[in-house]
Amino acid sequence: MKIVEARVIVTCPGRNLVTLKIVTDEGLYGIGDATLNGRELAVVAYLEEHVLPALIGRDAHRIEDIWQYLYRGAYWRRGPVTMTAIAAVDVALWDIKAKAANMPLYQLLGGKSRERVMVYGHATGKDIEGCLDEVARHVELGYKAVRVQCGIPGIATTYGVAKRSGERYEPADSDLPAEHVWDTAKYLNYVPKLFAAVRERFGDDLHILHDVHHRLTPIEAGRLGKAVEPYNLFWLEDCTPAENQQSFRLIRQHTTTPLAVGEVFNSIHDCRELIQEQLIDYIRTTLVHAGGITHVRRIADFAALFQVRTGFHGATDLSPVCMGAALHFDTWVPNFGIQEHMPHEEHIDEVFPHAYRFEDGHFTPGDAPGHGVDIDEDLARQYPYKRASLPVNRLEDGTLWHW
Ligand SMILES: O=C(O)C(=O)C[C@H](O)[C@H](O)CO
Ligand SMILES: [Mg+2]
Repeated sequence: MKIVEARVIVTCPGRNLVTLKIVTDEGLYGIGDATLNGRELAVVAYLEEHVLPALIGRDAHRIEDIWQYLYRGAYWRRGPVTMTAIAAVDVALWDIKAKAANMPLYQLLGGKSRERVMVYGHATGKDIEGCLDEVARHVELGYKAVRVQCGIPGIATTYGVAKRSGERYEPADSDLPAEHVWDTAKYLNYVPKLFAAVRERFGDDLHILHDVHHRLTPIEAGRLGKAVEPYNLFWLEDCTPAENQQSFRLIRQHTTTPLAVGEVFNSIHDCRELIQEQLIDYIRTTLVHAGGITHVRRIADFAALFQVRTGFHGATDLSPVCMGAALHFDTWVPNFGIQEHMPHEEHIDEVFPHAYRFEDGHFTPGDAPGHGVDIDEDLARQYPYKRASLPVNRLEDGTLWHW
């Protein structure tokens, strides 16, 4: 089955999303997500100039060989742009293979390890009260797990908190990066009160998650993890930047709060020590940014050896194509932990009709052949690309900080 055409579709039905479509001489096609938030056109250029011309004429069934060709053959290995481009090709080819077999993708991966996939939703509020109302709304919708984030008194802006209650927050919310302000001391003094309030109102059964967005030093992360142990978090995410994987040893020495890391990783080498030394509990690296199913399967299998479970990234900047493929992966992967879920806007769902369904705090991927997500190209064309950037973060004295 030969690849006869490969094209990139950029659309902005509320936010920028990049999709790769690969067409074969048998009329089957597959699609893959190629969205790298705030750097979308870098991946488009990489695909159009360096990858797609080399795909034409290749056998669409040779997924592994094509993966190795794109990874080893580039000479310049790894990095988010390269690995997102490879992921788009890989997921589109798995979609084609599963369609050719007339099977839902999870069957090709090895079949179901579970009936449904638990997801966590996002509750955000300007303050603790506002956040609690949003947790209540999520519980009513059926969520069994909720990520909680709230504004911090004395800090004017907090990333990851919606502008109005009941709305989603948008990670890339301005043309050029907005400037946020950060104060670690204020955050550390306040945020444990949020978890105390959630436990007090919702009891012990609700799974609570929290994202620190890389803002603490390792010893501060240890302090936070220890302080929140009474509230039994499902996980504390990205508590410190993870380029230095060894820094997590220090955090582990101080707390038993489970740790999740990896949404910005793009390779097994980014998380090898974290996993091998059991410095984390959940690996968040997902299909679109880490070379697709072929590579993330290696990460998940490696993680399984050390009892590290998956907890894939699933913010709205990962398109429904990634969500659909991830849900098939989650249905199969033996060491599944949880899946992030931020609902896409209605216009996005219209552009990407999909087979996956939400019920009672869980998703099922559906039984359509392939990953079950399609793209309406005519509709996609009605929403042209619009530059949008993620914010930057500064301390009150102006120092540029992590986020
Ligand atoms: O969903 C999360 O956990 C995030 O941290 C969201 C990220 O900031 C967002 O996807 C960046 O593009
Ligand atoms: Mg995160």
